[in-house]
Amino acid sequence: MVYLTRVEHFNAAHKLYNPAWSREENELVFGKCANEHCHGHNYELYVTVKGKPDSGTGFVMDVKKLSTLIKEHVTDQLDHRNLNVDVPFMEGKLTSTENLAMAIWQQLAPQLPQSVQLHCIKLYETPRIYVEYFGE
Ligand SMILES: Nc1nc2c(c(=O)[nH]1)N=C([C@H](O)[C@H](O)COP(=O)(O)OP(=O)(O)OP(=O)(O)O)CN2
Repeated sequence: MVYLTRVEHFNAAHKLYNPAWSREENELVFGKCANEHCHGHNYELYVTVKGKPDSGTGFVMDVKKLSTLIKEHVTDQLDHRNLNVDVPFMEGKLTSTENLAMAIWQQLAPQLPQSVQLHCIKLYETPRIYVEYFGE
């Protein structure tokens, strides 16, 4: 099995805010990340698929096609958006890096060719904070 990774990026705004809680509770739990006017991140997205290289191309899959799928189904919907209000696939979800990584998996997995499997969504929220999701 060979693992192939494509890196993409997007910029987005969000706030960490649980609507079931009061503003005070949100500020207690999430601190400055609960600021009602939101804040922004330069997200770095690592998408890893796994499969066997094709005998004709030597590719697990064409990484340019993987990039196009990521852009079409994920990053075009996130880039320069507010994750709390603009993104249908994040509706009703808290916009933590964990939840965003899982939602990206749900968006992308059904779009991949049958010859590969999605292995990992690795999402950097900042250079010091990242999540890895393996689909379970
Ligand atoms: N488990 C999680 N914890 C936190 C998340 C998250 O998604 N999952 N997110 C945040 C905030 O979104 C916050 O904005 C993080 O940014 P920041 O404080 O700037 O992060 P850094 O630690 O990289 O910055 P420093 O300047 O080093 O503090 C918080 N927690």
